[in-house]
Order: sequence, then structure tokens, then C-alpha cells
Amino acid sequence: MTRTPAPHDKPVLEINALRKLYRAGSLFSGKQIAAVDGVSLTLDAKPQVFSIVGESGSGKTTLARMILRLVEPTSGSIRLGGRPLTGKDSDRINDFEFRRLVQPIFQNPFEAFSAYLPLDSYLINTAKNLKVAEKTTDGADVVETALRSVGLSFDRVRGKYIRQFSGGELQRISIARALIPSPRLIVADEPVSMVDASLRMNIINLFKMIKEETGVSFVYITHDLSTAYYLSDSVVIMNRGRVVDAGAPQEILADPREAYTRELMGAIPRLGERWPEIEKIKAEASGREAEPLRARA
Ligand SMILES: Nc1ncnc2c1ncn2[C@@H]1O[C@H](COP(=O)(O)OP(=O)(O)OP(=O)(O)O)[C@@H](O)[C@H]1O
Repeated sequence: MTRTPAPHDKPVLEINALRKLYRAGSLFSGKQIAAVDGVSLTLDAKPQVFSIVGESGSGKTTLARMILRLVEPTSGSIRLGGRPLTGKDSDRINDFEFRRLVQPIFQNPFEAFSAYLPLDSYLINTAKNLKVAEKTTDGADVVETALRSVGLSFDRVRGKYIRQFSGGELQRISIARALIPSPRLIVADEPVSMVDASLRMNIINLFKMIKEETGVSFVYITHDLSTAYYLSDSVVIMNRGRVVDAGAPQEILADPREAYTRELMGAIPRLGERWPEIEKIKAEASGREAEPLRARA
């Protein structure tokens, strides 16, 4: 991959006092639940993986969906590269700009594509719709570059439908789709929870590599503190709609401020098994022997 990261000075994302209230109970009960309750956070301009970690029901998907403009906030604001994503400001990022700047990756890669369109056509249409195709090449070159970024090629997908791919391959193709417009931010909501365990680290490593090579930042939404620890530059822990802990992953895990974070660390059933796996992968990458894990919990 040869694309040079574009320099940016404004924060990728600034979220201020964001809230989302949903009605709870019957239509007439008048009760409300705060799925997201006053969340503020900033991703500075540096390319990074920013993880949002929490148990089921903590509000992380609602937060991700507000960043993706799929859910309207009840109050608060979101800015991208210094410009509003929310509200009625005349400077608000329009829908076309938004799709060029922010791309999603969802949990279920089979839902990310049409079952009736060959994947090469789907990807080329994406390039055309986002107006990133060169006039002379109909988008095939952009799609090829994106597919190569995830270890695939145009030939591999040509004329094939989603049923001809495994979940892991399809998730890689959906990462390639997200890369087509060279976005500034990718929001990945539980992107490996439906992928075969043996392929998870493969995808997680792809995120790291793509961040370094293209300069895109990731918001990584997960319940899995171990992959967040391995992958992230920063982590926030969410509980009941609020951010209860935030910082570099090493800081959080070495000295969890909140009982909830400690619970989350203890509640990951395979933490003990998977961390040595991560240490082994890190060691392989750096060409040294895996060191025994120094537990901090
Ligand atoms: N459309 C909705 N209507 C009513 N309540 C909702 C809606 N969406 C989410 N909620 C509630 O908001 C809270 C946060 O849900 P959310 O899906 O954001 O959490 P989560 O941490 O992503 O959980 P999961 O990992 O299970 O998706 C939960 O109590 C959920 O029941």
C-alpha cells in the first residue's frame, strides 16, 4: 500500500455531553432510559485505534450508531475534523461528505453486502457512488488497492457472491469496502465477534497495519478487553451509558480506577487463555521469544 497519510490538525472526533434517551416500558409509561448518558471524549488528530469497551447494554452500540449518524442524539454534539456532524449548523457535514469521511464495519459481514450482486460489482459501485473512481479506470484500480490492503485481490472476488466466502474473508472484504474512499475514521462495532476464533487476530492485526499505512483512525467497539488492550492507543470503559474509566490500555489495566473495570477484567472468561496468545503474536512480530505475561490485575 502506498497511500501517504494526509496530515490533519483538528481532532478526528470530538464528542461533547452526548445523550440518547429511549422510551422504556409501554407507550404510555413515560419512563425513559439513558442508553448514552453525557459522554464526552476526543480522538486527537494522530491516527489511532480508540476502543469503547463495555458489557452488553452499556451503551456502546448506541454511541457508535450516533457517530455513524444512524441514531439521532437527544442532546450533546459530535464534531468530525472540527466540523459538526449533528445539529443544524450551516457548516454541518453533509451526507455525501460524511460517507467519504466515516465508514462503518459491522458485526455480521454477511449483512454488509447484497446477496444478489457479485462482490466486484458491489465494490465498484461503492467506488463510483463515492466518486473515488478515476474516470479512466471505472474504479477497478481503487478497489484493487483496497482489496490488496486486506490481503485479497480483484481476481479473488470477480464474479463471486457472498455465499462463496467464509465469514473471515467477508469481514476482510468489508474492511476493503470501508477503505475505498480513504476515510478519516472507521467505526467498527464488534467486528470480530462473528469471525472464527482462529481468524480473529488476523483481522485485529489488519486494523493495526491499516492504521499505520493509511493514517485512518478506528473507533473499535467491543466487549472484549483483551483485544482492546492489544489493539488500542486509547480505551474508554462504558457502564450504564457513562464513561467510567479512560486512558491508555496499559494504564487502565495496571490500575483500574473503577470496580466495574476490575469486574470486566475478571468477567472475560478466556482472558487467561488469550493473553498469552497475544503475547505470542507480538513476539512473533518482533522476532523474539514470547515472555511470560506479567499480570497486573
Ligand atoms: N431502540 C431502542 N429502544 C429502546 N431501548 C434501546 C434501544 N436501543 C438500545 N436500547 C437500550 O439502551 C441500552 C444500551 O444499549 P446498547 O445496544 O447501546 O448497548 P451495548 O453496550 O451496545 O450492548 P450490546 O453489546 O448488547 O449491543 C440498553 O439498555 C438497551 O436495551
